[in-house]
Amino acid sequence: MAGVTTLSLATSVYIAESSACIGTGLFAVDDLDSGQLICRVSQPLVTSLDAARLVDTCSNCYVWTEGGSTGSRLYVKEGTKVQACAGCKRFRYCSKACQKQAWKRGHKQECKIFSQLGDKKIPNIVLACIVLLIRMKSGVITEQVWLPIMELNAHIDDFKQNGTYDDIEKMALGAQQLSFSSHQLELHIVTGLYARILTNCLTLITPTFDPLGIVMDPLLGRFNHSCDPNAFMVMDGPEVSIRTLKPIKTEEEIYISYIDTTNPYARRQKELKSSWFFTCKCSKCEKGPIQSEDNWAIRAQDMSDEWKQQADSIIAREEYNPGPINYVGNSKDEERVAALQTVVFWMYDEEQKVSDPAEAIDMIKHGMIYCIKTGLWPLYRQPYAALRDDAIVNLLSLGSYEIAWAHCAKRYRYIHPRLYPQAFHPVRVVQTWQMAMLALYLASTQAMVAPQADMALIAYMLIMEVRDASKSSHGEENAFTKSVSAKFDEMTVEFRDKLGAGADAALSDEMPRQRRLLAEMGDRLGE
Ligand SMILES: C[S@@+](CC[C@H](N)C(=O)[O-])C[C@H]1O[C@@H](n2cnc3c(N)ncnc32)[C@H](O)[C@@H]1O
Repeated sequence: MAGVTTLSLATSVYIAESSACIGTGLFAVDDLDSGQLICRVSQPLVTSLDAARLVDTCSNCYVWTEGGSTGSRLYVKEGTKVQACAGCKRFRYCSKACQKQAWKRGHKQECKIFSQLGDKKIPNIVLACIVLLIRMKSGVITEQVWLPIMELNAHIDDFKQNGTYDDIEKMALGAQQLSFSSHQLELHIVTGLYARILTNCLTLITPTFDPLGIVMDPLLGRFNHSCDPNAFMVMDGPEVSIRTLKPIKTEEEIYISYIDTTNPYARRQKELKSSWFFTCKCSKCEKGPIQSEDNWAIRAQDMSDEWKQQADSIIAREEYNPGPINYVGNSKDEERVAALQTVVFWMYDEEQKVSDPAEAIDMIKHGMIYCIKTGLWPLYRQPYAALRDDAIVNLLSLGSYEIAWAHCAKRYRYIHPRLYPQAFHPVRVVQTWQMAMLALYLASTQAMVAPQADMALIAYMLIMEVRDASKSSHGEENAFTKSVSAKFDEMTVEFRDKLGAGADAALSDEMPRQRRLLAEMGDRLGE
């Protein structure tokens, strides 16, 4: 599919009323196996970068020139830089070719208007709204494209009910004024457009899931949500691919997930209700809070007296309000567990706002200590697992590679199989890749990570695993898959050069032992 998407271009899916969800959904035209491509949108209708990414990301191919941990973004060419458009100075491009493409696609109509806005900070949804309004006004977007956008649910009554409609109208007014479109479109239409972008857009991500901005497209905005999805999205620049997580039958509805489905039931429900205005009745939610995400390591009544007292002192605080999001049960002990959970999720939210890695690590440690000392949290229960993910990122920023490695090994052994059972689950694949890159780095430093551990071979085994899984998670054509394969081939050559003729047999002989050592490293941190 090239150029602007119109719904008629997608031949592997069709739109129909959803029996399980509000409005319409997308359904499979054919039987599909797991790990297969369902459909691909090569150029979504509009993509808008976060303000922080406008300065270091190409506004055409979305290559992010900064960020990401060392070596984990091999798919970005070394030395890639972006340069601002000489006209508007707002959008940047990594090459003349990218600038030309963006110009042809619509920047030609937008550049002058954006140049008048100077360096005014514009939120990404307002920016997307402005771009759509200018393109509509100048005829770049035809009726044929405009109508499917306006068919999407705007949830105006829901916004009125939750008290945010006035804010939405204000943002829409801003977009209307900044795009000089008040003569063409009345405010209520622009407000409807803004509301539609807000509830139907997706996060623009790199192939390794770094968030860059938003994507709005009438086809992509049709996928409904399930906490037990049968599909997922991966991106590669502006290209969005929808792939199967499970086999899908002809005429079956395709579901992606809008949220982190590893969270407990009450949290998922609250998030979906407040951002998308529905009560999820997916196959998982239908069963209630009895799934693996809701497990505690011990029963509430078996918590130690010390922690029961600690929970009572939290409950006694004037500002304490666990809300339905932390509901655990009605007994006194379950209320105590809810209080502790409230605190740990609060710590998690707070550490995420901190930009200094050392400060973040302190807060993460505090949160993890709660999870460990209460004895309540299994390794995979949130936000314990998410705190560990953030610990790894921050430890890497601080250069604490060996501790980061120990956390990676634990996550790999105990958390991945539980939270992401499919070996090709995209989150599992990307995290394993980052772990492989860390192993490679540790191999280069000759660090003694564990007696007899051969970090180069461990890295090679992990890369092999990612190479196989990424064909299903990202697809053979994705830049990530290609760079993983290239890295694997490069290492194969290096091993053969080093070990000579019997290299392949020697590596195969040694791998089971290194696999055992890797598993043991998952136990070295205690909890
Ligand atoms: C991105 S849109 C999906 C397309 C939408 N069904 C439509 O007809 O335009 C998101 C909206 O779809 C509905 N929706 C998505 N998943 C749902 C689900 N699991 N149950 C009920 N409604 C759902 C909600 O109204 C939500 O705000």
